[in-house]
Formats: sequence, C-alpha cells, structure tokens
Amino acid sequence: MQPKNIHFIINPASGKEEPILSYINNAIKDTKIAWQVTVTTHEDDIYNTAKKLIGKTDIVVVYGGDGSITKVARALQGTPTPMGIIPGGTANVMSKELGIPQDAKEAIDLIVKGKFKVAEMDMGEANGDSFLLRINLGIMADMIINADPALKSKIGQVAYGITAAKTAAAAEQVSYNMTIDGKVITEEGVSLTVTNAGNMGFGNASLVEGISIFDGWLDVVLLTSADPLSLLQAAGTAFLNIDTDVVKHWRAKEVTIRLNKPTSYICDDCEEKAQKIEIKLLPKALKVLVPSEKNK
Ligand SMILES: Nc1ncnc2c1ncn2[C@@H]1O[C@H](COP(=O)(O)OP(=O)(O)OP(=O)(O)O)[C@@H](O)[C@H]1O
Repeated sequence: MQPKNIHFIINPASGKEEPILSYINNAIKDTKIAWQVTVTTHEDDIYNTAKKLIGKTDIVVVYGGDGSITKVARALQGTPTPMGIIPGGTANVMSKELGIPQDAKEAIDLIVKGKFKVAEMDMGEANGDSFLLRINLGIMADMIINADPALKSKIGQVAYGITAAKTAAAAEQVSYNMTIDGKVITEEGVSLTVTNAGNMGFGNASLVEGISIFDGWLDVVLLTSADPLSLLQAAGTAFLNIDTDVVKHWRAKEVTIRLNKPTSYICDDCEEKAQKIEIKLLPKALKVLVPSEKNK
C-alpha cells in the first residue's frame, strides 16, 4: 500500500555521489504522498532527527550507508515507526541483506509505489550499544580498522580485500573465553564474529549458511587460522558448504566474551575497546521495509 507520508533523512557525506533530491522529487511529485526531507549537517543529527520522528510519520527513510542506517535503527528500535532504506553508502551491507535494490531510483520506487512489506528484524546489543549486523574481533576487525579510507572511498569494498591480504599475513592467535547461552567455551582463533546478519561484510559471501536477521538467533563464527590453505578451506565452507575445522559455529541468544587484555572490536561500523564484551539478541527489535516480492 502507498504510504500517506514519508520523512527522508539524507546523509550528504555517504559514499555515493548522485542527485538524490531530484530522484526523490521525480518519483513522488505526482503522488498524494506528503513528504519532508532532513539533510543532516552533523553525524549526531541522524539519531536525533529519527528520534523526533517517532509516531509523527508513516515511514522514516534513510539515505546513507551502514553507519547512517545503524543510527536511525538505534533511534527507532522498539517503536512502531518503521525504517526504509535507500542505499547511499560504500558497502551497503544492510540493504543487501534485506534484498533492497542497490540502485537508489529503484529503492525509492519500491517505497513510493508501496511495493514493500514491513518486517520485524532482530538486532543485537554489545556492552549497551545496539547493532544491526555484527561484532567483529581479530583479523576481521583489523581489516575494517586498517582499511585506508581514501582507498575505500575510491574502490569501495575491494579496499578491504587489499587490507585483508596484509592483515591475514600478520594474524595473531587469540584465546577467546566465551560463555554461550550459559556454556563456557574456550577456543583459539584469528577472528571471532558474533553476527545477526548472514553477510559478513566482505563481498556477498556468508561463512555459514542459513543465518538471517529474522531468525531469532545470533551466530558466533570463529576462524581458527589465517594461513592461505585455511582461508581457502574457509572459502570452501562458504561457497561449497563443506565442513572444516577452520570455521567453528555456535548459535546463541547471549554471548559473553572475555579477553586477556583490552581489545579493539568493531560494533557494526564503530570501533570500540573492551576486555569483556556482553552481547545479547534483541528479538524483533526493529520494523523495516523489505520488498514485497523477492528481487530477481
Ligand atoms: N553532514 C553529515 N551528516 C551525517 N553524517 C555525516 C555528515 N558528515 C559526515 N558524516 C559522517 O558520514 C559518515 C559516512 O556515513 P555512512 O556510513 O552512512 O556512509 P559510508 O561510510 O559511505 O557507507 P558504508 O558504511 O555502507 O560503507 C559517518 O561516519 C558520519 O560520521
């Protein structure tokens, strides 16, 4: 059904350069939809604007990358106001996960023509900060922290690949002490991910099949080694669905990770540091617009 009103929040600093206001106006001008736009001037504006819109509009649509989307999600979680997405960033992992068209005009069309349904997706929380996608420790986190921003803005995700090769070569084995839904497990590995989403943020690959942001679970994925053969085997688990010891996997609602020393980790797009990370699932926390028919 076509919405009655929409508020668009636009991050002008997101990865893509395109005439987004003109795209929106062209799509909406001949409809009966009442619409407003907020173009943010500071990163805090995104959260604050979304918070003020709760209950005041049918849909809050965010144009931006995963960073902007996370801020809107944090504002709207637990409320009846749904979030729509127009992918405007570099990686746009969240929108890919939801099957939203990557082309901005197509994504706008979907919302304006009401070709969507509202789904309730899970979120996670780590040391009090909510997240949409995942927590990364070890080489996955290092890859994101070390990716050259200039390179990333020029060539997008390929920058992670270049950093990955360098990071994997210097990978360090870390002992992860985990309490997974009450069960204590200690394992060594080079990378630990606690993910709400199947897409791990690198290409469209998922290390473990069947992970979904709607499934009511967090998935704990440990990569035990970063030598080239192991990485190939890990790729095998992703693409060929082969079981190997290189990737270990648990499902959980609550995970506590204890580390030997304060360690950097990535919570969605933000870098944090802690020695103990308490993570829990927030089931059905956010209403989001998804295409009513699967994209071909
Ligand atoms: N005027 C502004 N309004 C909001 N955010 C801004 C603004 N100027 C700069 N920023 C910054 O924009 C950055 C980019 O946001 P975002 O994550 O949406 O895009 P991206 O990094 O290109 O995408 P992706 O995370 O998908 O790769 C944020 O880190 C935020 O701090």
